[in-house]
Amino acid sequence: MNDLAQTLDAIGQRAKSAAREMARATDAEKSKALMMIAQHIDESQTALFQANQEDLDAAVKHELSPAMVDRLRLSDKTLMTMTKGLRQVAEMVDPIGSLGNTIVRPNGMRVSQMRVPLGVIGIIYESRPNVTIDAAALCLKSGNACILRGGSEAFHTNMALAGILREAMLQTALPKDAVQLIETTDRQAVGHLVKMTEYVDVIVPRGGKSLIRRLQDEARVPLIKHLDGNCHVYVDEHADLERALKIAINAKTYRYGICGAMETLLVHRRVANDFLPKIESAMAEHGVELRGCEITRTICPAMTPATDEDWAEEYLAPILAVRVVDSIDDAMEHIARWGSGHTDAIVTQDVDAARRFEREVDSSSVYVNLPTCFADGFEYGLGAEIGISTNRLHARGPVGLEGLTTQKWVLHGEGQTRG
Ligand SMILES: NC(=O)C1=CN([C@@H]2O[C@H](COP(=O)(O)OP(=O)(O)OC[C@H]3O[C@@H](n4cnc5c(N)ncnc54)[C@H](OP(=O)(O)O)[C@@H]3O)[C@@H](O)[C@H]2O)C=CC1
Ligand SMILES: N[C@@H](CCC(=O)OP(=O)(O)O)C(=O)O
Repeated sequence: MNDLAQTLDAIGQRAKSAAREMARATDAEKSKALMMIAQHIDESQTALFQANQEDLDAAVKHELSPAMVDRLRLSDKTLMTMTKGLRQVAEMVDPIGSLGNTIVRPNGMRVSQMRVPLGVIGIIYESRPNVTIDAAALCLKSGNACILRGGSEAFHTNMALAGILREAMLQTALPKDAVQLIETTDRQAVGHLVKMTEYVDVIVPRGGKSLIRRLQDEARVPLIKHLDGNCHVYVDEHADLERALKIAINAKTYRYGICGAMETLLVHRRVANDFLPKIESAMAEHGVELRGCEITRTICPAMTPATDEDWAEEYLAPILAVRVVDSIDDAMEHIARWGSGHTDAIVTQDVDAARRFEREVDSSSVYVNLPTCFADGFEYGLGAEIGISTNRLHARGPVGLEGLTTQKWVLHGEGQTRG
């Protein structure tokens, strides 16, 4: 076994033993720890900004795109959101140990289900430092231990955050190894982590195509995939077009780099003449490049022609594909063919069209008259999020505390025997 594998194994062993302690930690202990972490972040702002600056300088050198720099950057606002998230999660109801779905069987036996932690969760995520804190907060509150592997562009910021987490954890009743960061950018560590079935119960991969390919080949630990968001907004023939314009602009321009950003706009043919010139000039004001289908280009000839590659692309950039469709069926067909099952929206005033879209579009979140950029656990009231699960099993859509738990059966009796 090489040095890296040994280091990973040691992290796994420590996490496994921390997970057992975490499962019996009280709500008060867990909440206090989150408050302590928030306090340490508040007190370490200067050091955090310095570490982040190192990452930002490297990002400039490596010509990272503006959207990627945007998600890497720590600002007063992102730090405030992190600590607010920690305090909110601390105040949330602890799901662990609650008994539910109780029934009493004819023999008097009481059958219930108890919420329990998943155990050790490995999280592989992009270069977005707030994930380090959001993931730690949710894992701790839900009684889990976690092993974090952040994106390499955020290495210095994550190391600084890991130091803060360590310091804060030492002042709590929780095991310090309940949160551990993999302190290397070597991608071999990811390969090893996803095979550590002895120590890791589940892997949450947040990322794009390169990560997916590797996991498909190598992962042995079960995955809750948090993958790419090729999100659509469909402007129906019965849409309120002013509202549609507002929704489309927000879905595309709120933040170009997030997985909930709209990548393709679908427009019903009956409203295309009216709507497309409006969207063209609004997007031009935001500097968004539009790539249109043939019909779109008969109405807006200045647009770049779109190809199949555009329907498949998650730009994460100020580029938008636009396609005119003949019906809601065509829109849903397009989404089924090219979408990634993340988040898709319809804009319509027609209740029947809305119902059909809700029922028939098979994505982790389906919106009616809302922009796709709402794909976020905080916005859904979960306090924070591990990410947006694109998995069908266990947890789907924004994952908060409950998504990090499972249930076991608990039975109570008075000595009944099976006859
Ligand atoms: N559904 C969701 O909740 C989320 C989805 N995403 C998706 O992530 C993508 C954008 O993020 P991006 O930074 O490009 O994602 P990447 O997939 O490039 O990176 C994400 C993480 O995976 C690691 N990784 C990537 N490829 C490999 C590999 N071959 N072997 C080992 N580790 C690997 C990266 O490490 P390294 O730093 O070394 O590259 C990083 O830690 C988009 O598709 C976006 O939609 C992002 C966030 C949340
Ligand atoms: N759900 C979060 C962002 C999750 C996400 O997409 O992350 P990223 O791909 O790093 O921008 C939000 O909307 O702020």
